[in-house]
Amino acid sequence: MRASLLQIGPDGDEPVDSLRDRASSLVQEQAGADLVILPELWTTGAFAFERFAAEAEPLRGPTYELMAESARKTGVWLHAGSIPERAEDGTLYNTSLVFGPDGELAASYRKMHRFGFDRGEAVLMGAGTELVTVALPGTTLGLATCYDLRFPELFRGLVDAGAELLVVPAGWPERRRAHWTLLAQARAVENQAYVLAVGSAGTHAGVPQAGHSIAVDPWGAVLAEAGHGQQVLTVDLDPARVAATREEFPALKDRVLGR
Ligand SMILES: NC(=O)CCC(=O)C(=O)O
Repeated sequence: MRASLLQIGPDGDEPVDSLRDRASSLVQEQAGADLVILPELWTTGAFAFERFAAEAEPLRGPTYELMAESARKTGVWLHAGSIPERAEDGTLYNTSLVFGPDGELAASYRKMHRFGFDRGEAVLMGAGTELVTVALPGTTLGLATCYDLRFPELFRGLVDAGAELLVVPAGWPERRRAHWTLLAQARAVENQAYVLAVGSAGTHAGVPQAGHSIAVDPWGAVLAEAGHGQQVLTVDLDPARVAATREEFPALKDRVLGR
């Protein structure tokens, strides 16, 4: 299974339409991949709080439409990163969209853990409440977003729901890059699952982004890691390695709590 991690981000004051076109072109360059993944809040930047309300869109808004078409034209599973979603009651959510190769929406996930403590996303957006997995041919994705990476119980819940490939679009800052890499590996090791964590490029609202998208195998080995700028990270995965790792080293069966 081939995955392409598209590490992009807003470039200065780049208009959203231009960003969407850039993302769509990059997706369409990935023909031949099975799964393509974009970062968190790539139409605004994860730290551009003042843009969330201005750029918020309904679930089936312009980003949805273009990404659905991009998935269909390219014939790939597309995790289109997340958008600032405005729900019907006016609440904003940080919502990930996953499309099948037919362009149909396969799943959406509203980020559960909002970042910022008493400011930013934590006060501007609502919290998701649902664990979301997506069945692909040969594997099951578990969805999480950025700050969620710090909450192992979410990932264990996804694994209990059948996830074997944990996908984490993010807008993680450079300042805490060491945590990003460490946590991506930790989530892979403890869950004996693949982790594909896709960071953003650039500087958003004055916050330099870590980039460093990373693919980790179920043993915790780093298969590929990006640098800082816009980059496509392509990686080949063997979904059968998840079951093989869990069989060879059956630590998940030794759980005492939570089963
Ligand atoms: N967008 C985010 O969720 C940022 C998370 C972050 O900066 C951190 O966990 O550190």
